[in-house]
Amino acid sequence: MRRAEPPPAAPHMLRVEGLVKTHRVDGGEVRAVRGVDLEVRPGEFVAVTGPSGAGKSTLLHLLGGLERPDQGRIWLDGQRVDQLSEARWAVLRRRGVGIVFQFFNLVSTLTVADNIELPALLAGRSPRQVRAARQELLAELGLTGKEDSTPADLSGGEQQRVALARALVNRPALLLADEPTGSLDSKGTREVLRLLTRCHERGQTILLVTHDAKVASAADRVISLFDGEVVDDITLDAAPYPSRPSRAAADVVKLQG
Ligand SMILES: Nc1ncnc2c1ncn2[C@@H]1O[C@H](COP(=O)(O)OP(=O)(O)OP(=O)(O)O)[C@@H](O)[C@H]1O
Repeated sequence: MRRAEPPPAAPHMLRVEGLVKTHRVDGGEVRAVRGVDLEVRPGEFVAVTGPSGAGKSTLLHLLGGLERPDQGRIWLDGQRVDQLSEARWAVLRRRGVGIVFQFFNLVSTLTVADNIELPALLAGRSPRQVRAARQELLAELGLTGKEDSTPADLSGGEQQRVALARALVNRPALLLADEPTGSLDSKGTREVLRLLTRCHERGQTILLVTHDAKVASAADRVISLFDGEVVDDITLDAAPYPSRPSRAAADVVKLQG
C-alpha cells in the first residue's frame, strides 16, 4: 500500500521557532525575546508594534543576523541561518536581505551617493545600473540633489531616507526596517510609505518595526510584542500575498540561487 505523500511545506520567506535572547547587563540580565514563533510568507508586509522595551529591535537584529539567539531557530527562504558565520551573513545581507537600523549607520565619510551605491557595488553590479537605481530611489524619496552631501549635512529625516535607499538598492527579497519613519515629518512618512507599498507590489517581503499606527495600517499584518512575546497577530487584508505581484517582481533579488 502506498503511503500518502506528506503535504508540501508552506512556503515561508521567514520562519522562526522558539526564539530566545537575553541581554547581559551590569549585574543582571534582560530577557528581551522570550520564545517567539513566527512565519512570514513571501511578499507579506508585516508591521511589528509594541511598547518601548518589548523586544522589537532585538527581534529584528536576530532576524538580520546582527545578534545571535540564545535559543531557537531561524530560516530565511528555507535556509537555516541562526548559526551562520558573520561572513555568510554578510553575503546574505548584500544579496537578499536589506536592513534599516534605528540609528541609520551611514558611513559618515562617504557622500549620500556613495553610501547608497556601496552595497550594490559590493554585490558586483555594474556602476551604470547602480547609478540608475540610486537616482530612482533618491527621486522616490524626495532626495534628488543631495547626492554629494555627506550624512552630517543632512537632517535626521534625510539620513533616515538615505538609509532606506541603501537598504533597497539591491532590491532585496526581504526588507527588515527598524522604525523607518521614526524621524520623518508627514511628507517624508508619505514618501516612505509610497516606496514601501511599491516594494510590496513588486513582491518584496517587508517586516518593519513601527510605533506609527498609520504606517502599521499600510501592512497586511500587524504583530504586537509585549515583554518579548508575541501577544497579537492580526491580518488586516485577507488578500493572498502578494496581492497582485507586478511584472517587476522578476527583478527582486532572490535569497536562494
Ligand atoms: N545591547 C543590549 N544590551 C543590554 N540590554 C539591551 C540591549 N538591547 C536591548 N536591551 C534591553 O532589552 C529590552 C528590549 O529592548 P529592545 O530595544 O529590543 O526593545 P524595543 O521594543 O525595540 O524598544 P524601543 O521601542 O524603545 O526601541 C529592553 O529592556 C532593553 O533595555
